[in-house]
Amino acid sequence: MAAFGLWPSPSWVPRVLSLDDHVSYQLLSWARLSITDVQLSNGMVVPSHTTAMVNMWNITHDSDVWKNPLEFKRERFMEAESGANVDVRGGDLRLAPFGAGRRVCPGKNLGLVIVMLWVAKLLQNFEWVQDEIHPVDLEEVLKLSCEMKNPLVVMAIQRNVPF
Ligand code: HEM
Repeated sequence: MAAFGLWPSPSWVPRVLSLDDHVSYQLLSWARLSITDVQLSNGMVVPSHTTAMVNMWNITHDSDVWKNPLEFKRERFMEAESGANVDVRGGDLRLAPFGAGRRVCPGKNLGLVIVMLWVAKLLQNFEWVQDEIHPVDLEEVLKLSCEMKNPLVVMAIQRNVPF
């Protein structure tokens, strides 16, 4: 299956998960079903009819790929700050929020512009002030997706511009 061949590091090679693997702590992202036996470069064979899931959490927290992966650091994506130039549309498996390959999300461009528009509108129309009692806490918890462990509490003060 093509998706296996694309994974660049042996530590990401899929394996059979057991209950001891604490799967709930790992974000298993998009899935693929092998339609034939697939021989991996490390000698493992993925049998036909295996559902394999990409462990996107592991990839995005791999220190071989990302410098200080546990740090919240927006500059890591800015070329001007010597950050990585990542194609999030599926062309770069270091970060593939929309999946990759022939089943990549067909709504990815719509998703990207809508999220950018929402964020821009929220910043344009409100000043965001953190709550002194509940300061911003970037600790994460993995549920269906990666969520804030402690929900964000902020004051949104309307700016003097039409929404
Ligand atoms: C930020 C927004 C979005 C994210 C993060 C996202 C993420 C994803 C991911 C990870 C997949 C699985 C891809 C794969 O298996 O390789 C997917 C599939 C899909 N997405 Fe999205 N998506 C988003 C927005 C949208 C929008 C706006 C639409 C439609 C208007 C959409 C429609 C679909 C469809 C139909 C599939 C299934 C594609 C297939 O299996 O062939 N998505 N999406």
